[in-house]
Amino acid sequence: MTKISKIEIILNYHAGNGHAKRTCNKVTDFLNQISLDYEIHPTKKDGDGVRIAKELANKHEQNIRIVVIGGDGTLNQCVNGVKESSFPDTPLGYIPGGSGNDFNRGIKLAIKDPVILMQAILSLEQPRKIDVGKAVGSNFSHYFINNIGIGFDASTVYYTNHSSRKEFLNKLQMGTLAYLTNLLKAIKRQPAFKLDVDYGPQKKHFDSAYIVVATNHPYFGGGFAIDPTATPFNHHLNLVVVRKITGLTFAKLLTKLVTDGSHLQDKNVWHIERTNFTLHNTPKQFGQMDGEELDKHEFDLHFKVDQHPFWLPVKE
Ligand SMILES: Nc1ncnc2c1ncn2[C@@H]1O[C@H](COP(=O)(O)OP(=O)(O)OP(=O)(O)O)[C@@H](O)[C@H]1O
Repeated sequence: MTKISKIEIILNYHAGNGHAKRTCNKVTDFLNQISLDYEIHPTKKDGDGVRIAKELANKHEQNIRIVVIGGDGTLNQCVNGVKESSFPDTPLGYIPGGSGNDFNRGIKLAIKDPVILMQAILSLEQPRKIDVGKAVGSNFSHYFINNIGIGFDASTVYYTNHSSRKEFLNKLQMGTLAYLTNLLKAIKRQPAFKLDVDYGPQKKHFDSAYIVVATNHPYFGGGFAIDPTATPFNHHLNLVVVRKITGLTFAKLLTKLVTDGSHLQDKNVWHIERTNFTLHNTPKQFGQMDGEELDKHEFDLHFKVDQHPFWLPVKE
């Protein structure tokens, strides 16, 4: 059995409006009880997750485990930091503490209690490889754990992050509601746009794309299953494109999405599952990556599936 001498905790105190901090306190109380050495590396500003994870991976210390406590955005940064390091296959442990936590939903992480999860992380002999996506364009090269969206869902992320109600609703543990209320704003403001998809020998053009999500697993926006058929264990990414629809047609589609996932069969929805594909939209649209804003761009991105080892007790 591997002797673990220290836990390096990368913590985003701000994630989940204090949820990550409370989660970390429970974990460190437990580590104190079992007299296991640990160090907390707090993220102090945006981008710190990348820097800290890269530094820790570059130390290449044996017998330590790096454990991220935060939300999807923090885990995204840490995966990117490790991938940028000299040891890109350094495994990461993860204890969710965000508001949306779509990654742990997507990998079907059954353990909710942070202390039991920490115990499981300590008892694993081998890390588990889980799919992650990679998107590359000019001046853009990032791994993502959940999804990259262009258009409607990205505008929803933008309006949610800039909404004064987000913090209030997060405090009430109602992050999903914060997202939902901003859907209405996005419905009013998001225009249709042109999209070209290149997938192997085939190409597809959309004159009026509205929702475009390249996804590693079913969920976005704190639990909405945009593609219930996606799984982070099949070495594929899924792509969902919804054409611009309005009024009752949109409401019906949304109802199908939140109830039984039958929206995928709707004539306004197109989806594929591939190891790689390319997306180009025009004109500029909002983008989101793992719930973080990417601002407005004419994206020209090549997507491919990759994998990363995680200290997580998950099965396919
Ligand atoms: N000390 C800090 N102060 C302010 N922002 C920070 C700090 N540390 C990290 N951040 C930023 O906080 C943002 C949100 O983090 P994260 O996504 O982990 O939490 P969340 O939004 O609550 O959870 P989720 O994505 O699961 O809904 C990230 O963009 C990250 O860069």
